[in-house]
Amino acid sequence: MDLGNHPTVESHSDGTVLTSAPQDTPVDRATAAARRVLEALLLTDRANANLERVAEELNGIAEHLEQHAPEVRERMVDMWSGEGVTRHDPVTGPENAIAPPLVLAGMADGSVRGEVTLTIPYQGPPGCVHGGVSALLLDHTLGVANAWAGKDGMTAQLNVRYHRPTPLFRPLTVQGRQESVDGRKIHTIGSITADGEVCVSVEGLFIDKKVPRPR
Ligand SMILES: CCCCC/C=C\C/C=C\C/C=C\C/C=C\CCCC(=O)SCCNC(=O)CCNC(=O)[C@H](O)C(C)(C)COP(=O)(O)OP(=O)(O)OC[C@H]1O[C@@H](n2cnc3c(N)ncnc32)[C@H](O)[C@@H]1OP(=O)(O)O
Repeated sequence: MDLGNHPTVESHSDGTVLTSAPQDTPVDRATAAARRVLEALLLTDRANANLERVAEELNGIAEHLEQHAPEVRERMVDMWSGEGVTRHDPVTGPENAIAPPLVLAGMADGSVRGEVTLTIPYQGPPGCVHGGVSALLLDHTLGVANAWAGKDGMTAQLNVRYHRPTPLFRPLTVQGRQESVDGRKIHTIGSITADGEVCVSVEGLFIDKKVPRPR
């Protein structure tokens, strides 16, 4: 991927936040409200909430947003215009309502790390995080760990081991670290822990390949 001038452990040896935390801007506030709606729709009483009215109002909001949407191609250029930090991705993106969002920091030891608490929209087994959601978070975290290490690529393989159920409603620590580089092959590992216990661990193989940014 073309990440622009993304910070690396070499350029920021004391560590730095790598992803964009939600800010007090209209778009971030609107996205946070959309996240709240996603959760409330899952939690609300099906019999007593006025879901007809909710559907009508939400469709009205979607129409307003669509009326103000430029060509997708133009938006894509805009989305990718920053210097290595995305605001739209489904893991860390403060502008993406399906992102928890996870905030990742690059650490001085070369790893990246973030804390997140997942709730009902991310449920798999009762009370537990969906395994695919864990894989999503870790795939992205490993990608960011590669960028932090200074050599990144596309995921070619992601081997996921689920050690124990990952709890909802509890702070989770998500970590990644580049282990080695062998030509174009990049080996990266990561984990999700809860209360100090590993719930999920991954080993990823990434291949150094540049996908150009939309222009
Ligand atoms: C959501 C994006 C956000 C971006 C954020 C940007 C900035 C934010 C800041 C930091 C974030 C940093 C990173 C972004 C974070 C996350 C990114 C998410 C990651 C993804 O979501 S990414 C999408 C899923 N991913 C794909 O969509 C890949 C589809 N696929 C391909 O595009 C090709 O398949 C490719 C490129 C994998 C290889 O193709 P290729 O033609 O370049 O390579 P080639 O075949 O020449 O192989 C060269 C050598 O690798 C070996 N090799 C190849 N593939 C292998 C495999 N699978 N298993 C074992 N070995 C393999 C060969 O055996 C050979 O080995 P040898 O040299 O020894 O013979």
